[in-house]
Amino acid sequence: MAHREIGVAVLGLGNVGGEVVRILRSASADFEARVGAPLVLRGIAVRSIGSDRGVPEDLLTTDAQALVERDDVDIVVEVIGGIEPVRTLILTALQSGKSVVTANKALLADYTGELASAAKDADVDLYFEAAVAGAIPVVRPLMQSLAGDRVDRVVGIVNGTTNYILSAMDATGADYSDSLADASRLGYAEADPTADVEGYDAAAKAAILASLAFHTRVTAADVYREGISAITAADLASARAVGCTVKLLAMCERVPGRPDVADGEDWVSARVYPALVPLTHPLANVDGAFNAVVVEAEAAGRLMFYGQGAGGGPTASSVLGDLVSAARNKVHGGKGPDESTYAGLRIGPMGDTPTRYHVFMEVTDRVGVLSAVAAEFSKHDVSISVVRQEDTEVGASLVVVTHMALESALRDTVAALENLEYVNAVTSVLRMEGTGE
Ligand SMILES: NC(=O)C1=CN([C@@H]2O[C@H](COP(=O)(O)OP(=O)(O)OC[C@H]3O[C@@H](n4cnc5c(N)ncnc54)[C@H](O)[C@@H]3O)[C@@H](O)[C@H]2O)C=CC1
Ligand SMILES: N[C@@H](CC=O)C(=O)O
Ligand code: NA
Repeated sequence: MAHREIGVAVLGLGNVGGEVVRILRSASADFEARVGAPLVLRGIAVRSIGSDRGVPEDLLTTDAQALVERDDVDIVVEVIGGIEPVRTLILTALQSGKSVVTANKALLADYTGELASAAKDADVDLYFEAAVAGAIPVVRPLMQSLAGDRVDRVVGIVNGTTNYILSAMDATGADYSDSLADASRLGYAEADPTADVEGYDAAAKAAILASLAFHTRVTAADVYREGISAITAADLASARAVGCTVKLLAMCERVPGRPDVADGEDWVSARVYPALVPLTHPLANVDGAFNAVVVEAEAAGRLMFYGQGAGGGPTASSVLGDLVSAARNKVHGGKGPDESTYAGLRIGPMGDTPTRYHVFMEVTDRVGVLSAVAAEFSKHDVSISVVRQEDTEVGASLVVVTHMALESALRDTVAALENLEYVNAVTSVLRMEGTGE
């Protein structure tokens, strides 16, 4: 028996919305066959109607609120971005019984609780596969495929823009600003690319990943964050010299509780920063706007998800996958999983997180400088793994790579190094990941 039409509203007709609408309109027969009912585009909310957007003008409206409230809209696809008016539009949709598909990680990182509970109350779907790592299916695997396992770690390259910039700087010596401009032109960057280069976008994604992985509400404010705007060609060269490259990593870990500390329970560490990654590590070879997410789970072991993390087409693929799921539920009954936060693990501070440091210093080339530097590391209980010294025109550059130590101990060590007589400057401090030591 033919089912009624499923009405779809799309909010936003930019990089992602443009591709969503193009594919939806060009493959309508396939969508109908996959869903079991026709998906009918009721309208597209845009900021202004004017330039030729390649869609019939009667589909366009500047009144997103009215579109969302239409009785013949069953599913709202939000690809505008940002917090307001989008949060209100999504809440309106959910509260009036419409399912929502969104790519908006900035919104989800702070408001998943509110949105998910509105979806639950109205017995409708809130899907957001596109919000993390573009085309790569990672939200659904964490929420559903791994729901029977215990996830211990999620580490990934989850921002296409910064990965594009770092790859270009490393491979060809490309300029930082030129590479950022290219990433914007190619549709990878956020409307304000500060979100990309300062790590806010990756932190929002880390919050979403950590929430799903550990059944715990994690928001953007819980994620320690550093961006890539201070990374220089010298950092990349120095990384190469120790067999590494630099990647902006999002790391979400279940850290085992220590019986002698606090409540002794496992806790969550969620963090984003540029880190040295050994060239032999699979994440080192993820280049351009590609993303990859490595998940470690108790029974499954290590899984790696890889693909295009940004761009209109790849992101539209995830949005449309969610749209089909939401539409199937409307047609056949059923509902996607609700938010799961039952574990409620504590989110720990960065200072308690074990990491490794790569410290780059300009020193005066004198007898005793090396032993003075080594003594500071040892005083703070930080063990050294590699030391590399090179003469420069004005003295020497010294690179020290540590073994694993508490972040707080590493910070104290660097502060002490800065006060040493023969250390002229600590020019960069990067963490090192992916070695397991
Ligand atoms: N571009 C990408 O690679 C990815 C983007 N996303 C997310 O998808 C969303 C959209 O991203 P893009 O398409 O790249 O952004 P975009 O900036 O290209 O498109 C957003 C569109 O929304 C329009 N808009 C703004 N306010 C509006 C309003 N009140 N009513 C109607 N339209 C309005 C803008 O004019 C613009 O055309 C964002 O949440 C972004 O974070 C997620 C994954 C990847
Ligand atoms: N700006 C984001 C877009 C996808 O989420 C990125 O560069 O990854
Ligand atoms: Na995804």
